[in-house]
Amino acid sequence: MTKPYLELRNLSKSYDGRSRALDGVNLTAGKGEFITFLGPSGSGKTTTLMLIAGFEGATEGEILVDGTSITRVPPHKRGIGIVFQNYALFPHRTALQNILFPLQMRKMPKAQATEKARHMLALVGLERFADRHPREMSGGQQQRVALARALVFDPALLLLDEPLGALDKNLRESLQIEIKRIQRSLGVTTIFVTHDQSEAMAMSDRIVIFEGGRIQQAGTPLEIYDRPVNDFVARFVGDSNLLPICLTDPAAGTGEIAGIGPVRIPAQPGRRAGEAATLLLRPEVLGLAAEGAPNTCRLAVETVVHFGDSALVLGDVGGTPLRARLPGLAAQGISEGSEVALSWNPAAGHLIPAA
Ligand SMILES: Nc1ncnc2c1ncn2[C@@H]1O[C@H](COP(=O)(O)OP(=O)(O)OP(=O)(O)O)[C@@H](O)[C@H]1O
Repeated sequence: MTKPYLELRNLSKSYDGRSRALDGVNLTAGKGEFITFLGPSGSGKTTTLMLIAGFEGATEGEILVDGTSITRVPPHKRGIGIVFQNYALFPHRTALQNILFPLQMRKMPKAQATEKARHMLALVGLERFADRHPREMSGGQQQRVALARALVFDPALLLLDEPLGALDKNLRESLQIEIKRIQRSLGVTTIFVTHDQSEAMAMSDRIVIFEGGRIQQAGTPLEIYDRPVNDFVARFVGDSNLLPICLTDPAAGTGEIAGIGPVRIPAQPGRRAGEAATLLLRPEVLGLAAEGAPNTCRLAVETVVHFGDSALVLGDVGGTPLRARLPGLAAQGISEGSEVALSWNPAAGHLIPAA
């Protein structure tokens, strides 16, 4: 990664002086990066955002932007643009006046401010809505105005806290693309908080997974999906089969799974024979077994759920529950109560060390 632009150093927060809502968070973001905080409710995502914004003080640790500590700088002097889930526009100001507000606070000359605000309005696709009040606009339009207002003063950082949470699915998806386009074109370093993993996968350069006030993993969407560092991340992002495995010859890439038998896995040169671990198999890496394929098992099918383009086949292999996502056509002939042979490519299994 390039030189860090945003740095969180050992950041902790306790609201009550006893328990820690945030516990030793370290993170760096490069200039222009789009980073998403993803995690269950109460895991510390918003707390981290509030500390960066300066609305809450850190109990311990430092926050740096471009090499300078902002930990003790008041929020209005941090130069950070923020968009929350509830639009928080000024109801008695028009769209243009809302966007002008941060520039008026900064005492920018009127003509220059108006030109800048109009430019932002165009960037979010609302030129024709300049004179509308928030109540005369849809939720999606209001969020565009909020985004324009957060960006108009060229902020050092853009913080987005579930900005699409209140919108319906279609609007959400089109705004995801829109926000990403605007963020890229301005090159503004962005932190985005969401509960929605597909949103995180679609938008982020990197995803940071929070749990219990700590960062469990930070990585690109594919790293997080393909190579989760622990069971929590594997379960939280995407659908998963997590199978207990005993390594027989780690360097050669062999192991044994109860109910399935000997299997091949990616070579694990650093591990010992006899070591216990967990093998992650995403449901879509399982397919109908070809004759003589390695890593074959017989699934006693309990349930088949058809989605059209694909189907989820749920069942049991020698007492171990297993779920496979098969292409719709391949799943057509599979009936509940039957047995089906499945296999997976050894390279598609990902080994997670036992906790
Ligand atoms: N103002 C506050 N006073 C006391 N405790 C708080 C406050 N804000 C958050 N907490 C606690 O801190 C922990 C982390 O909360 P936080 O809001 O950061 O989580 P989150 O991951 O953003 O959750 P959500 O997705 O529900 O917004 C929780 O246990 C929460 O109850």
